[in-house]
Amino acid sequence: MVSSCGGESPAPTNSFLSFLSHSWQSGTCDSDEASRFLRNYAAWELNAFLWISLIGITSLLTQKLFKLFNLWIQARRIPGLPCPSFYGHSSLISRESLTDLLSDSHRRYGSVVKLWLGPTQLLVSIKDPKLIKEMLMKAKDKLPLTGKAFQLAFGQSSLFASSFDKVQKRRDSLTNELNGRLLERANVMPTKAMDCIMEKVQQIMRKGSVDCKMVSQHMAFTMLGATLFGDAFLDWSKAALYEELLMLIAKDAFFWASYNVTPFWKQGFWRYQHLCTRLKSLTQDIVQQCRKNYKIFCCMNPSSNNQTVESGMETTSGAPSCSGNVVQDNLSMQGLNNHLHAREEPCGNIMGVMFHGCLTTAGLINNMLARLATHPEIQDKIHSEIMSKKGSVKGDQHNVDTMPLLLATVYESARLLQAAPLLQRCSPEHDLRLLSGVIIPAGTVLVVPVQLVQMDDSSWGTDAGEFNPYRFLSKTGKNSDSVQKSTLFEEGAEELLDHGRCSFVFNHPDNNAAFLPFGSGTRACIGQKFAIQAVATLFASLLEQYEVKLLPGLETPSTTMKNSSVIKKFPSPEIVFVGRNT
Ligand code: HEM
Repeated sequence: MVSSCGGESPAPTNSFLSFLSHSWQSGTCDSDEASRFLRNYAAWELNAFLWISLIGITSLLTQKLFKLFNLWIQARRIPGLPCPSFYGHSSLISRESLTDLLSDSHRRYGSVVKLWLGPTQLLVSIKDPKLIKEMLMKAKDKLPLTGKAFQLAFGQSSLFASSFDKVQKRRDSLTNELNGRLLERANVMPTKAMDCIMEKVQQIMRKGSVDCKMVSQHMAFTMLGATLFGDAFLDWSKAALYEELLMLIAKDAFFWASYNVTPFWKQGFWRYQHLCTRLKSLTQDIVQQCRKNYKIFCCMNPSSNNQTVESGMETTSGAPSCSGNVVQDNLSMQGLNNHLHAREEPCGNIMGVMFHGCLTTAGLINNMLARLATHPEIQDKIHSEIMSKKGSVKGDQHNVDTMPLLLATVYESARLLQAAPLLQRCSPEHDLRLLSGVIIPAGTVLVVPVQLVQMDDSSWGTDAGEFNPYRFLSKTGKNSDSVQKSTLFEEGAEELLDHGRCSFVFNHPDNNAAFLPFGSGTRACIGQKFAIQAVATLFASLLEQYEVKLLPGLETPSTTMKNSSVIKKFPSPEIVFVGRNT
């Protein structure tokens, strides 16, 4: 082919490089031909790009369509309410009614039921304890909403992300720290934190009464703050502000996370972000104080020796480490603090643990205070137990492991918590096959209606809705070596105990698949042991000195909380503390 400038046309490879080299070799380059070539070249590149995009998008859509068909086909085998419309049950579901809707659905269709939230969104609820246990072991990822709420409020966190891969490492190390060194140390709860709480109770006594929820929140905050940051937290002038900010953030965290697109255009969102930023700078402040305190403490402690500090914390170079119980406590706190204060997410984990730990522990303390105030007979028996085991101490605190009725009361209060109505998981990529033959298709939202499971007669007996700590106890006759299997409440245990004819054995609910206040499986709560021990220790000290009563004249809240198998809101009563020696 001859070109207009007398030379041969560019090589048919259409390659830009070969064109350039051809032009350079011939030394003649007509500007028309060059621009035509460039136009052709651009058109060719564009076509190639469009084809590749088209193929990519088509294969992506085909995959999605395939998944959707798989979802629709597999879902047909799962029983559940028929869909009222193409858009599913969404319009029927409000926050309050979801558990009622699931309760009704489980009654009619069995232990695994489906609900269509929309044409492409399937929710499957599981109520059978064995299936729940299996599902919670196999499905390792959580729904993105929780992770998003934590990320929006506190930044990156490797503890509360939805993907298991992201949290696994930090989960394991923190679990070791909490369940190992923290629980083995002399005092489960820092002694000074306990003193602060008792001081607060004295103040309340002088004032008269207090809202149960408020005082529980303060107790949980003091306990957890002192555990994470050490005694520096208790002297910190900004602690009250920190508590207030944490509670303000708690009110809105899930609301802002529920937007599919973060609502940058809303003023309320920026106000919320401002609160989060203030919380972060306060967290940095207390972390600094805590480190400074540690350094000063180590340098000042006369009983220190020259061992190297093991926990990997920042110490002044060559600073002597310390010995003794107090120091052991301090080391644990520093270790914990360092675990949470990782370089890649400087405050996200600390704030996340403070947030989750305070809210949940406060819920447990609140529930236990309210239940004891309405069950003075159980309170009296716990008091007798505490007094009879007074010699059994751990550090300078009560050894709650020797107090089965107290432990049983903490577990029973946890069982009747209203805080976590649903556990949630998802399996985005793979179908989940359960041993019973049920196949849950990929992309389904999996939920466990915790309240329904914990109020189920078949797991807990006919008094499942009642507050009965004795369900976690079984008896050992005084002359009997073996533990008798029958549970105390089945045999009028309270009478047996009153007459001192037998002693208690606490049956740990760990093996009970229907006990779910801390979740279960691969993503279960890692703070369970610590929370139970700390709350039990707190109540051992509290009930030794005080009686918890409802404010005189206040109507006793109904003890029966069962209504269509759902725990109805247990009101937060006004309570008083009455000194035992007055
Ligand atoms: C009474 C107190 C507490 C209750 C009732 C509670 C309850 C829960 C529940 C229900 C979950 C979700 C479990 C699941 O989905 O299977 C959870 C997760 C978690 N809890 Fe707690 N919790 C408490 C205290 C604490 C404390 C004190 C800490 C830490 C010091 C803690 C750390 C965590 C962490 C890190 C997770 C996330 C685990 C994950 O997503 O892999 N919790 N907790």
